Amino acid sequence: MANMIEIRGLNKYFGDLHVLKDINLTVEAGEKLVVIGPSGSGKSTLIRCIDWLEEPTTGEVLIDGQLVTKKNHLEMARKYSSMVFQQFNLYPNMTVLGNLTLAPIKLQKKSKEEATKTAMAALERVGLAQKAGEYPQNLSGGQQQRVAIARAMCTKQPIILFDEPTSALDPEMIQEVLDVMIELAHENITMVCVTHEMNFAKQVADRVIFMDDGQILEEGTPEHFFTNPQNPRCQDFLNKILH
Ligand SMILES: Nc1ncnc2c1ncn2[C@@H]1O[C@H](COP(=O)(O)OP(=O)(O)OP(=O)(O)O)[C@@H](O)[C@H]1O
Repeated sequence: MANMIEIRGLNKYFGDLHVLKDINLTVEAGEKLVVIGPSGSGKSTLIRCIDWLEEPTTGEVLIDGQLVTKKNHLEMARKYSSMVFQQFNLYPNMTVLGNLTLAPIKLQKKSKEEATKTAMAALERVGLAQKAGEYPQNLSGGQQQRVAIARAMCTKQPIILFDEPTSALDPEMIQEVLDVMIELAHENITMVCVTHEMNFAKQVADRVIFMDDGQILEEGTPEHFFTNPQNPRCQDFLNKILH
């Protein structure tokens, strides 16, 4: 399988704070990667560096074999990756349908008809076709996040990055969002998910990585990762979160 994402010697500083420490990581095309770790360990920063929402301080990010640079990062992100955020980040003054068709029409130059057709198909898949004309504020958190995922599906980019997509949700809404993500995982897209949902990781991940203090300390298939982690900090973290 070809590498869809390749990260080489990535370091990120915020001022004096060294948040990512020489990260090397490859993600294959179509792979489902789950990133776990304690708060502040650098998980969000790592996935934000993939699409240059954060600019790496040093090191390289390659997407589909092409180096992402200061010059091409917007174009690369537009072509390759969308992000699902913890706080949904829907445009409040646009309907659900407007949120879904905006990027395809404005950035990808799709016709309104085509964008609408794609958007309605995506809404159908997340079970929200009947909400196309609603404004985000009239939806529950779970519904808003399902809209945000549908929005990521509409642009048909090969990579979707998820930054703790269920962390802002009430407990009863978490599963409805996870179900949409589980369904999406059957597709040949590359998914990188920062999450604390270990059952999701077990069910969906091809590989799980554990980060602490800006480093990847453990990685493996869910079978290996959850039953036989070698790194003591990863063992402690799993003990806390699983028991
Ligand atoms: N824009 C920023 N400016 C300054 N410091 C930042 C910025 N973004 C993140 N940090 C700091 O970088 C460190 C890593 O943050 P990051 O959000 O990547 O961690 P995380 O593992 O995703 O944590 P959480 O699970 O709490 O979201 C933290 O100490 C955080 O305070």
